Amino acid sequence: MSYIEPAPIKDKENPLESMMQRFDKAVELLGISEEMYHILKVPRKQVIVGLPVTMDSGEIRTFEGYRVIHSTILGPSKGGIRFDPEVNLDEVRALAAWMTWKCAVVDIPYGGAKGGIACNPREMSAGEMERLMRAYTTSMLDVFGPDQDIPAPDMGTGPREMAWLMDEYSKAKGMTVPAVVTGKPLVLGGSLGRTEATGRGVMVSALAGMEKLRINPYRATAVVQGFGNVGSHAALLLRDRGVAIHAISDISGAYYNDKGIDIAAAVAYRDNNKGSLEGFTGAELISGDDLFTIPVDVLVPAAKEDVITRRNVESIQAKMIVEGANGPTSSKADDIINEKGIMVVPDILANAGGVTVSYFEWVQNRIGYKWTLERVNRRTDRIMKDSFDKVYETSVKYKVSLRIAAYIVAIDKVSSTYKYRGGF
Ligand SMILES: NC(=O)C1=CN([C@@H]2O[C@H](COP(=O)(O)OP(=O)(O)OC[C@H]3O[C@@H](n4cnc5c(N)ncnc54)[C@H](O)[C@@H]3O)[C@@H](O)[C@H]2O)C=CC1
Ligand SMILES: O=C(O)CCC(=O)C(=O)O
Repeated sequence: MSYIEPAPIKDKENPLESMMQRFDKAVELLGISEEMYHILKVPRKQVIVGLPVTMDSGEIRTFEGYRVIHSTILGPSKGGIRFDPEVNLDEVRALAAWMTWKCAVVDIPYGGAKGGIACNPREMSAGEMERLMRAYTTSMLDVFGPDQDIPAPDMGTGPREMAWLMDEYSKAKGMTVPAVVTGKPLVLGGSLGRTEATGRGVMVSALAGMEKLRINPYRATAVVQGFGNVGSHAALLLRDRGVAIHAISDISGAYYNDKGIDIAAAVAYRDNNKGSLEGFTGAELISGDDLFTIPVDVLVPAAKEDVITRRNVESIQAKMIVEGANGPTSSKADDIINEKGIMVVPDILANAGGVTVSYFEWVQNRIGYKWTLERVNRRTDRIMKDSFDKVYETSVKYKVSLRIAAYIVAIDKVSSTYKYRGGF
């Protein structure tokens, strides 16, 4: 028997602190009461479970899993499940709060949650992943529910894992419950457009930002860090709008081509290479750190949190950062970015396309009707563009960055909902 210790919280800029610093700034500008401050700060529920799983070798390993429900004031809580070796409670708490703010920014009727398991999916077989996901679901039967808490994919998970979750939950409840989870395969009630939705929202946000900076997409250049679900779809969709992608990266390294990378070829290569870009020949291999220093119009961090920090922020030469990942910029880098005049479209706005289409998936499951891709995309684009405009107007009104403006929009919505509901 062995026990997989969750990763210690490293001596790095903690995502929970980064989230709280932006929250505090926005709260100060909005002027909410101290009571409301604490209501919004403290998560509603935090669940930690031990998950013993039989590995293919016959060994039983115990993993630690988390689900944090930050808020349910706007509706059932919503948020993905992350499989990654670095998952820990502080990270999940930050990610859960970001979900609350994100759903409020795009005005969908959900609260925020997030889940995670400290494990390394790159070293696990499909069978081991399945047993782990089923064990996690069983432990969360009282937490999950279509009117309660609705998970979805995040780093290291996708439609396959969501199918196992739906099946395990449905078996336990004695009926098929598609609306308990989103990001499912299409045949199980998944929505058209969900797989590419987060990347699509990144593309819409990038174009809206470029318009403000008067950058012509057909002459624009970009680099994308992370070539999983979010990064690869953002790259494909930006390329479709005329943007030349000069570099991409994943955990294997970064790949640079100043003539523009053939993104479709990179996706095909990755899909035939166990999900990795390792050995991709359509570009020069550079270090992951060098990707941030390339002079381009748009930098899209789409891998994980705290990749733009005080350590590397000075060397960034992009005119705009569009945050596909959650929390890619530490709060300590914010001031330098603002001084450098770089526009940042923040995570809680830029990557909200995913949860928006998750909401559409849940709506379709509940009404028992499937929307066309055209309808899903049209509504997503509208919500993303309207949300960008609202955040932009708020940033002008309060004379703050788009990030602080997005927090102001979100906190204002959640706190006024509390005031109307009352009952403390
Ligand atoms: N999947 C979704 O719908 C949503 C995801 N997000 C966020 O977007 C980010 C990425 O999520 P997904 O694309 O779903 O994950 P994924 O697991 O599909 O892809 C992650 C990618 O990042 C790469 N990566 C990991 N560490 C890296 C490093 N140090 N340097 C360069 N690349 C690295 C991986 O190799 C992989 O290509 C996460 O922060 C997630 O929370 C946000 C909103 C929705
Ligand atoms: O699609 C969802 O419900 C949530 C996606 C997610 O985890 C995120 O936006 O960070």
